[in-house]
Amino acid sequence: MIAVAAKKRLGAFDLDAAFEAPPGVTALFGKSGSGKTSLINAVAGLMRPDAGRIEIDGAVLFDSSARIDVPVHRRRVGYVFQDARLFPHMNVAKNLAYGGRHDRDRVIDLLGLDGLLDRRPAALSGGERQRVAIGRALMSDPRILLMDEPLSALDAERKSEILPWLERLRDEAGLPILYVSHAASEVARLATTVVVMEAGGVKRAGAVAEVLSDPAAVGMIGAQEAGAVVRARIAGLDRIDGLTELALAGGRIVLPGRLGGIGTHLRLRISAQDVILSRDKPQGLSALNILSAKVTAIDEGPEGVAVGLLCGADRLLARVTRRSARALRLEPGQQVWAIVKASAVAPDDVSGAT
Ligand SMILES: Nc1ncnc2c1ncn2[C@@H]1O[C@H](COP(=O)(O)OP(=O)(O)OP(=O)(O)O)[C@@H](O)[C@H]1O
Repeated sequence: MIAVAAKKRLGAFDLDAAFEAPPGVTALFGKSGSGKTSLINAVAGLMRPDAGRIEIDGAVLFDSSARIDVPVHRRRVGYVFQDARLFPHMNVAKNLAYGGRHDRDRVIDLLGLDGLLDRRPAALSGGERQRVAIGRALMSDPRILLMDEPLSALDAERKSEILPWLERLRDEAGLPILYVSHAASEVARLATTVVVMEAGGVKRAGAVAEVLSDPAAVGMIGAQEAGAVVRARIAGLDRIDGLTELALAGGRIVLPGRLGGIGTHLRLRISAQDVILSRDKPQGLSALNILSAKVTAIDEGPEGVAVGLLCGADRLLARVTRRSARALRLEPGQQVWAIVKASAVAPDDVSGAT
């Protein structure tokens, strides 16, 4: 359990943010300048709040009213920056040892660093460097891992390469991770909890599936980036056409590509702009990817209308134009049909379920 509350005046900028989060990855999400880095710096002890309280798994690191301010080196926080910041003249083994010796073998195994130990940072890819930086942080035996946009300096290919390692870290390392990002796809894939920041404050905080499927959050996340996260199970594979059939709570959808073995559970991001709505059951289309849904909420923004849907127990999000919203006469409680575009899901939007 993490509980963070921090107030700080930084020049003309006012940070006044508070949130609580259960175990797992907590994503601090928001536009540039919203205060994400300032907030994790407060957790790290690199920035001293004017007032506030920071508690990680029962350990109070800062409490202005009780005059507690644990010094940085005693906070036991691991910090991973955008750039790996490894020592260029040391090989990976020495870079790791600089962090500490805690659980060395397990950390090497967890991050797949075994084959890299003799190499210097210059001979590593950007993704490998970040894995070493994470390993170095873990070897200091931190109580929390702080990651400030750890993928933002990587190209798309390196990002795809490192994402499964971050999932493994989330699922196996057993420590809370505070993860700064302004990419909704990363948040959808990795986060357990999302804290949406705007102008120094917390606009919204909650479970990832809840926040990302909320039409009212679309304006904060960005219309292009908005999309719900659902859990799915692989129910069938079409080897000839290279398709995967997924069972969601509210029906079945078929997606291109082989997404895993039958029975595998996945976490899947379905972009709002890839969900089409219809009042009547579509005719002439195959029954695939058509889900019966109930409208739960509608939010009209400058870029169109966001519609929250309940399909079985899954929450989906659709984006329609104002004109379609009028034509569909959308209102909460209404039954509609949600059509998920079969080509919609990018490879990085699929991951192991947690
Ligand atoms: N020491 C400081 N003095 C004055 N202003 C500051 C100071 N530190 C940060 N700020 C301002 O506070 C605001 C929030 O900065 P912060 O780096 O926390 O945002 P962010 O959400 O992490 O942004 P980014 O995604 O660009 O890293 C910015 O407007 C920044 O200029």
